[in-house]
Amino acid sequence: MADRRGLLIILSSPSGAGKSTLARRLMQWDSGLEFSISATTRAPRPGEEHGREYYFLSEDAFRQQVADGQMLEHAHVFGNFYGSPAGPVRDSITQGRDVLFDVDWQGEVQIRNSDLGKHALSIFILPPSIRELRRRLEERGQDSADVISKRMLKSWDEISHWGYYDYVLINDDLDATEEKLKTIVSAERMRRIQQPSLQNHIRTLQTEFDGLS
Ligand SMILES: Nc1nc2c(ncn2[C@@H]2O[C@H](COP(=O)(O)OP(=O)(O)O)[C@@H](O)[C@H]2O)c(=O)[nH]1
Ligand SMILES: Nc1ncnc2c1ncn2[C@@H]1O[C@H](COP(=O)(O)OP(=O)(O)O)[C@@H](O)[C@H]1O
Repeated sequence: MADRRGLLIILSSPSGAGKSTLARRLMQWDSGLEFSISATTRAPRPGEEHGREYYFLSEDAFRQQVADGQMLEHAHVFGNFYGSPAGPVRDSITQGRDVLFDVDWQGEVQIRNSDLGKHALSIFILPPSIRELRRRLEERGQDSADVISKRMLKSWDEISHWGYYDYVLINDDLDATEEKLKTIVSAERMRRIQQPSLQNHIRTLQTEFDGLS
């Protein structure tokens, strides 16, 4: 059996604060991390591939998967449906592999309230300012002015749920935020090493200690 069960590492932020960038960096840091590829009804952005960033589904196909109980969580965000397929997450966690999620606050709440909730580690990413948030969305250059306005209007709704998270980071300097994220993940992994393996070690230490006298 794996030394510990996998962690469900959940990143959320208002659109444009940098969670996809940070998620990519975490994946590069630890190739053992599994990224939970969400299903969505939104159209692919230039460069996005079905099965890599998202599974791009029609609304009918999405609803069918929800009805069949295939989603660990799902939500309606910015006029589209998004959801995390449950199967790969359950496989990973059983095998002791950590899974990384990029989901909104509704996804975080549903995962935390699911039967896998005790494995959740959630981190909220804040932008340094609202002005910088808009600058990043514009600089990313992947959404129309209309889509950017919609996301800016919804940013406070997302930010207002920061208190639901285990950790909150302000993504000002990207390298510094990445380091903090890695520190959180490393510490939480150590904290959750399964008790049986620790208890075996403590018993061994006790036997050795008793043998001292
Ligand atoms: N609940 C939930 N939210 C998701 C899921 N996948 C993505 N999201 C969220 O949907 C929002 C929009 O994502 P996206 O269209 O990729 O835009 P971006 O965040 O601006 O890159 C973000 O807040 C994502 O975190 C999912 O599977 N479930
Ligand atoms: N700390 C940062 N400083 C400056 N630009 C950043 C920082 N973090 C991310 N970005 C840039 O901001 C834009 C939005 O980041 P992205 O990761 O796509 O956000 P999200 O996934 O939260 O919508 C991208 O162009 C990204 O390169």
